[in-house]
Amino acid sequence: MTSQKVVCLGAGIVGGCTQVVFASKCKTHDFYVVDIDEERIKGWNNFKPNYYEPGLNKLLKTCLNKNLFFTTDFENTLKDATLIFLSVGTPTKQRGEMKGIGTNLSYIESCCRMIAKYAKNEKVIVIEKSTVPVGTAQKITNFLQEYNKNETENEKENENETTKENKKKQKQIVVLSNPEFLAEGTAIKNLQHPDRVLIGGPNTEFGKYAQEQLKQLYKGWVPEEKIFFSNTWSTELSKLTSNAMLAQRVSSINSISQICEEIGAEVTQVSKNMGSDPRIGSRFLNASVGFGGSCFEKDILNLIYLCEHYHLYVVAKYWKSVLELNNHQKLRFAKNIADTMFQNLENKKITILGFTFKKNTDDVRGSAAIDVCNYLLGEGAILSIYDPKAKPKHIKLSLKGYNENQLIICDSVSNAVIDSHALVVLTEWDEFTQIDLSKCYQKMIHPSYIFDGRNIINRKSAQKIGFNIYSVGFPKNK
Ligand SMILES: NC(=O)c1ccc[n+]([C@@H]2O[C@H](COP(=O)([O-])OP(=O)(O)OC[C@H]3O[C@@H](n4cnc5c(N)ncnc54)[C@H](O)[C@@H]3O)[C@@H](O)[C@H]2O)c1
Ligand SMILES: O=c1ccn([C@@H]2O[C@H](COP(=O)(O)OP(=O)(O)O[C@H]3O[C@H](CO)[C@@H](O)[C@H](O)[C@H]3O)[C@@H](O)[C@H]2O)c(=O)[nH]1
Repeated sequence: MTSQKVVCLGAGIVGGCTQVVFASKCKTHDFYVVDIDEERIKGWNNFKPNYYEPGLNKLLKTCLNKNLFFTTDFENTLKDATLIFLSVGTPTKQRGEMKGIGTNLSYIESCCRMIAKYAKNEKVIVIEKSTVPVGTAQKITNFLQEYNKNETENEKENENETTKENKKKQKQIVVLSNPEFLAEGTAIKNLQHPDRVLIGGPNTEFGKYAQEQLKQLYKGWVPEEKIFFSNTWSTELSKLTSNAMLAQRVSSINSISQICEEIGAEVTQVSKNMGSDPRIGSRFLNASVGFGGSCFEKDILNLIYLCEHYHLYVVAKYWKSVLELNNHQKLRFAKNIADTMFQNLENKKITILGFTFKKNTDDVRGSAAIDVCNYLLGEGAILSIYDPKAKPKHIKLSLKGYNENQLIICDSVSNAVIDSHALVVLTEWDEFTQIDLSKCYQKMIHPSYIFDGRNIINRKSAQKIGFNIYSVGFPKNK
C-alpha cells in the first residue's frame, strides 16, 4: 500500500534523477513527474531519458511504472498532490531589465499557475528544488495565497450551503526550500549518498509539519545528522554560495596556473602541495581551460544581482572577478593556440577532443569548448571535433559564425586526427588518457602540437614522440 503522492514539475536532469532515486528509496510513496515537453516524457516512458547520466537507466528500470510515473497530465496529477517539487529551469534573463544577470522566473511562475489551478488538496506543500534567487519562496507563497484568496472571494459571491461547507476546508499552503547539489556525471551517486540535505521553511505550525513530511522522504536512506534545517533565506542563499565558492576555487587555481606558466612552476604540484593542508583540501583544485556547465555562471550572476540590489558593490565586484578570470582563462588558452602556430590558423585543421563541459555527461551547456572553438573558427581554422557523448546537433547549435566546411564532427579520435596540425583536449574523458599518441602523430601534419586544457596527457611521452605540448599551468614547451 502506498501512502502518499509526490509530484515533481520538470522532467529534466534534476527532476528526473531526483525522482528516480526517491522512487527507488521510498517504496511507501508514489512519484509523478510532469513536464510540458511531450517528447521528453515519451523518452522517459520508453526507458530512454533524453540525457546521459551514469547509472540512471539501470535504476529507472527498477521503479518505472511501479511507483514512478512520467506524464504531461497536470490536472489529474496535481489534483490530489500534497508534496509538489519544482524542478524547472531558472536560466539567466535574455532580455529586459537585468538582462544577462537576473533570473528568468517564467518557468517557475507557470508552475505556480498550474498548482494554483489544479492542486485541490487541503494541504499543499511546494518545494523548491530548482536553484532560485533568494526570496523566491516568499514570491511563490504570496502568489499562491493571493490566488487562493481570490478563489474564495469568488465563491463567497455565489455562496450557498455547499460552498459554506467548502470554506471550512480552506487550503493550507507552504513553500519550502530544498536545493539540489547533484553534479552531472555523478548525479545518481550524489543523490544516493548526499553530503547534506538542506530544508528551509517557515517556523509556523504548518511550516514545521511540512518540513517533517519532507524529512520523512529522505529518512529512508539519508542519516538524520545530514539533514539540516534552517530558515528559508539561509537555505536559498546556501545553494547560490555553495556554487559560487566552488567556482571561486576553480578560478583561484586557474589564476595560479597562469603564474605557473610564466615562472616555470607546475600547477599540479602546487595544487597537491596546497591541497594537503586540510584547511584548504584537495578537491576542486584541478586547473583547467575554464569551468562550464549550466549552473556556476548562472548562479554567480544570481548572487551578483542580489549584491547589487542591496548596494553591496564591492562584494558584487569580488564575485564578478570569478567570472572574469574564467573568461580570461578560456580566451588565453585559445589565443595561445593561435600564437604558437605561427599566429595563423587560416585553413589549418585542428582536432578538438571533448566538447562537453566535463566528462561523463552529454551536456554541452556553458562548456568552455564553445568559447575556445568559436575563437578558433573565427581565426579561420577547420575543426574536427570528437566527443564520446555530446550530440552533433548540440555541438553545431552552440557554435556560431562558421561555414559548413569549417566543421567536421567525427566518431573516433583516429578519424579526427587525420591531417590535423594540433590536438586540443577540452574535456577530461577517460578515453583520452588511453590515446595512442604515436599513431596520432603519424597521421598528423608536422610540426604537431598538443594543447591540453585538462592536464590528462602524459607530457614526457608526448614530447618523446615529437609533439610540442602545452598544458594548463605548465612551463611553456619544457
Ligand atoms: N543540472 C544540474 O546539474 C543541476 C543541479 C542542481 C540544481 N540545478 C537546478 O535545477 C533546475 C533544473 O535544472 P535542469 O538542469 O534539470 O534543467 P533542464 O533544462 O534539464 O530541465 C527543466 C525541465 O523543466 C521543464 N519545464 C519547463 N516549464 C515547465 C512547466 N511549467 N511545467 C513542467 N515542466 C516544465 C522543461 O521542459 C525541462 O524538461 C535549475 O534551477 C538548475 O539551476 C541543476
Ligand atoms: O577542479 C575542478 C573542478 C571542476 N572544474 C570544472 O568546473 C565545472 C563544474 O564542475 P562540477 O561542479 O563538477 O559540475 P556541475 O554538474 O556543474 O555541478 C555543480 O553545479 C551543480 C548545479 O547547481 C551543483 O548542484 C553541484 O553541486 C556543483 O558541483 C566543469 O566544467 C568542470 O570541468 C574544473 O575545471 N576544475
